[in-house]
Amino acid sequence: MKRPKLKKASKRLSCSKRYKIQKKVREHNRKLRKEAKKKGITKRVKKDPGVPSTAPFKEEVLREAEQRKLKLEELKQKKKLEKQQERAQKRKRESTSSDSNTKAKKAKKERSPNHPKSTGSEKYSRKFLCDELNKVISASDVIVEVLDARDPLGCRCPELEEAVLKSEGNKKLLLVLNKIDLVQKSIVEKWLRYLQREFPAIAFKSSVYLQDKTVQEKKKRAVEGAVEQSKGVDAFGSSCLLQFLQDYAEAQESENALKVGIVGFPNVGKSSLINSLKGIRACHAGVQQGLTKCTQEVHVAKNVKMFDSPSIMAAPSNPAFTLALRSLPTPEKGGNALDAARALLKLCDKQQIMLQYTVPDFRNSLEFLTHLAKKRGFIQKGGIPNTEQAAEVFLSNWTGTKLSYHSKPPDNPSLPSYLSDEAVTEMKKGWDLSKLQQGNAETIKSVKFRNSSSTVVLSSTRPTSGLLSVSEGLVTKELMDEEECQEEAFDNEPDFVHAEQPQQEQTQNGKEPQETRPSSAGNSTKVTFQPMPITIDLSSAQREDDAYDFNTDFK
Ligand SMILES: Nc1nc2c(ncn2[C@@H]2O[C@H](COP(=O)(O)OP(=O)(O)OP(=O)(O)O)[C@@H](O)[C@H]2O)c(=O)[nH]1
Repeated sequence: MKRPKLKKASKRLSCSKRYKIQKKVREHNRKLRKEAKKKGITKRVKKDPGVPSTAPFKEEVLREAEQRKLKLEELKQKKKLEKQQERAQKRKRESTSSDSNTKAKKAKKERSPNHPKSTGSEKYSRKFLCDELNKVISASDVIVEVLDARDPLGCRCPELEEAVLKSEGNKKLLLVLNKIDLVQKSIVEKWLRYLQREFPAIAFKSSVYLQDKTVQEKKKRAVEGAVEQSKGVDAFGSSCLLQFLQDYAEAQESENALKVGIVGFPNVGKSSLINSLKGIRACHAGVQQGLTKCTQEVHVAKNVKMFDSPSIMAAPSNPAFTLALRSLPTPEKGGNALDAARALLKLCDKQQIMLQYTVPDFRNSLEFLTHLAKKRGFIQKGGIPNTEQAAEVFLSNWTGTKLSYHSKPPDNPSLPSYLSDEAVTEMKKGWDLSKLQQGNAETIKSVKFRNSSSTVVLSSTRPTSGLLSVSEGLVTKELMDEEECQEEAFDNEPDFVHAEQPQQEQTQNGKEPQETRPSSAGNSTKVTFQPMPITIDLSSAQREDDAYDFNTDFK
């Protein structure tokens, strides 16, 4: 019978092989010892024999040795600390010298005439922005007022329109209904009809993925056809608007190019509109409000050049919800996100907000923001929901590009006080309006609109009064007044109201709105935004800790 194989190989060796290995090991050890001897390293560290027990002063000797050891240890620690301090000082010295270097460089840069902040904080002051806007209005032949299709009436500025109508040189005013992709088709059509009673109005959807020239050229070289994509296939209404302007320019028979000023409130898409017409990212566009600080000239066609202007500044006298949507972010307004969110929530239907943000039922804005903060993971230290951050995100959704909301045009439209029938006919003269209608119809046909289920209805809007010419002192005073007004208003208003019970009446363009505020102050519920007090009962935990007996329990 065949024997089964052993699993492990035997370690048995022939004697000759074993001796050979032993010899090799010995030789190797000898070699190592020799080398160590050469280097002066003695192999064995003499073992401390200790104090013999028979020694008469054994205890004293041991104590002395212990003290010596401690002293050495202290000395070592001291040296270590000194070294650490020295290193920290050195680092500090280095950082201060580099700081002063960068400061000097910065100061030098700021002193240079080409630097944009050369005149310090004055450069982008409110007055400067107003002056820039006025320059654009006076330099342009045609003023294009860009309106956010989600709230066109709220994006109209009566002061600007009046200034254009009163200005010399037969200036024309056009209305561009931008961001039409964020609302429903029927709403766009209604608004176009409403706006066209006063001025020529164009439906538009800007391209939001345009790249600058260098990126485009790189892509062009890399991938065939990439330019077509980046050139903004998702811009609609651009050919209609450009043709409309070119036709007007040709009709003027002027040697100079037609100058078109693009104006509007923050984030309505002024820069994006120019970029869409130009086909590249010529102007700085982004979600941040007030990105455009200076006027920028862009040639969009041979006979048409456009001016991208800084945003119109909303007057502080506007109601809180208007300021929440249309005012530029300023450091003094940074902390008002909660108030702004509250003002906006008052104009919306609670159910729609719950659906849009997928949050449970809430009683007031603070509760909503708490839900939102929890949902988005905006949690502060100690597990407190960061409602301020939630409010900022909520606001940026409304001014940005994602949230779909809409307002409805007034039921009984009438011309604003500054606009007469003659002015309307004058404004429509010289334009090929039938071509415009055709272009608008084509744009509406090709844009992918939002459906009614995914949108929020803004119950009430009104034109936003803007600042066209101000002195700095006046603005500061107005700002202070506005802050006081807002504080008073918030103190007297209930926190959250259903859209079914609108707070403000629908107003007609240009007319002063009659806000129906809650009459009785007694009904008002004052909400103070404070972190929720969380009481952690430590006493029981402490009691448990105290009850734990280490000697008996830990075994
Ligand atoms: N969905 C969508 N988003 C748009 C449209 N037009 C512009 N946007 C977005 O809106 C945001 C604001 O656009 P901008 O062109 O910077 O607006 P602006 O009016 O120049 O802004 P300011 O710099 O404040 O003057 C950007 O994030 C754009 O991508 C549009 O038609 N549809």
